[in-house]
Amino acid sequence: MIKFGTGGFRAIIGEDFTKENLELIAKALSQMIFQDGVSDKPVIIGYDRRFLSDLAAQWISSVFAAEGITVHLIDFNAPTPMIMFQVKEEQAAYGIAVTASHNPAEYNGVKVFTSGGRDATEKVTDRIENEIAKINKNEISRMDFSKALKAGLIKRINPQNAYIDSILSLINIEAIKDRGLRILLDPMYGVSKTTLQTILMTCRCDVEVIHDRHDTLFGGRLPSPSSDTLAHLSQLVVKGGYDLGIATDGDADRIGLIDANGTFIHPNDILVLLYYYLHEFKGWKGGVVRNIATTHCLDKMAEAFGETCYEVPVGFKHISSKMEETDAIIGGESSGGLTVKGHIRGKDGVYAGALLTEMYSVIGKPLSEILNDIHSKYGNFFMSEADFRMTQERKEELQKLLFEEKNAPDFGLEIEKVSYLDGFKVYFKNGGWIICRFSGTEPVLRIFSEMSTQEEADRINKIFQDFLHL
Ligand SMILES: O=P(O)(O)OC[C@H]1O[C@H](O)[C@H](O)[C@@H](O)[C@@H]1O
Repeated sequence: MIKFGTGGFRAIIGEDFTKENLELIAKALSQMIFQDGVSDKPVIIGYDRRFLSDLAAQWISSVFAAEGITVHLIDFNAPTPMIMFQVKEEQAAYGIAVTASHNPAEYNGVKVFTSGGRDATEKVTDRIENEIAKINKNEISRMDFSKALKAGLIKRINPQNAYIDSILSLINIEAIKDRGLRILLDPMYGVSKTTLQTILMTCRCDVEVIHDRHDTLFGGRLPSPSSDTLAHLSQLVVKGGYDLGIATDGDADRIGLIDANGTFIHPNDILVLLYYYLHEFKGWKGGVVRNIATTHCLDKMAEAFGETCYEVPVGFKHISSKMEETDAIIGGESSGGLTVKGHIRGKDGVYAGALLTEMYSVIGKPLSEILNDIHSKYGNFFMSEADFRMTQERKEELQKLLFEEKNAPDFGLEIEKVSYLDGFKVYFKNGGWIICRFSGTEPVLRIFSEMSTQEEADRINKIFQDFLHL
């Protein structure tokens, strides 16, 4: 079955990630391209380092070519944000990345991008699903890949330099050059090495790289930056006396950060740091967009700056839409994705890594000290995060309990409001909150809570877990 979730279509290789399903997606998108009257524009296609990604990009390209639609293929493993960048550059109507982002190694998938270089909205992915339902798979034609190359219907392109230069043009290179930083980069066996290393070296940083060989099993770990998966990076940063450790997830749209003392800087804090830096140091004016499961410290900061913090459901497509609508200067999620005004509308771990390096160089203090300054001004926010893997039957049971019968635990705190925008979220009068929602990318239930102390955040989280017998 082809179902687009929070971040594209993801499936287990051989189960639903099959040649047949990829061809269906390509055919559906071709139909939409003709319906929209944009068949004169190329479709941008790229892929990551996962098992079968390169081949899958060829299968998809062959279907477009058979329809007479030109494909511009980035024929080497590329960061997802580079593919989005190219969609923006060529004013293409659609782009595709073959990737399952940070999912386990047995997954692969497809992300679809639309004009301006952003994740397709639900409206677009619903439309793809509807088109798929109308297709007779026996009628899908494909053009031989090498013939399509010769015919010019598939053209290999290399936007790497343009992408790198575009990021460099947005960064204060001189400020970084002065600091002579030593940075340890961890692409998590993914795709950021060439771009991020080149950018940082252009800024005269001394860059060493770990976990950069092609390993479709991602070294046996999830290619998703977290304090667990970055434990090795953290140890090496301390041991080697580096200024920063920077990681990106499997397709380099998410960022992970390690301070010089080995501390894992949570994505919530990365957003807080960058909003503070952009607003207070670079003098940018404007609001911030966060998803429903991201720190409310951003709300407090925005309020103090005389700006607005906007809340959207989980999924970067919602962040992009809200940023377009409000002209906010930064948008991001507690899962590690962010983007900044003036760049692509999708999340970009490579750009985020470069901007954080600039921030660190300009402010000139250890990240934990900057965070202490921020928290002493805007208050303390501690998050407790719990994920629970579950079967489809259990999920349906809990969905019924939470969203149909609308049952909820008693937290013993005064409630300001509740929301069913994405899952079930309770906002407490004391400024804390808790959300319980099903992931749109993995078979898990997520419970996130945020309070002014870690103990309180954990306690509230535990109440919800006990209520659901988890
Ligand atoms: O919590 P989930 O639904 O699994 O989503 C977690 C993350 O998955 C993907 O990376 C999406 O692109 C993000 O926008 C989302 O925050």
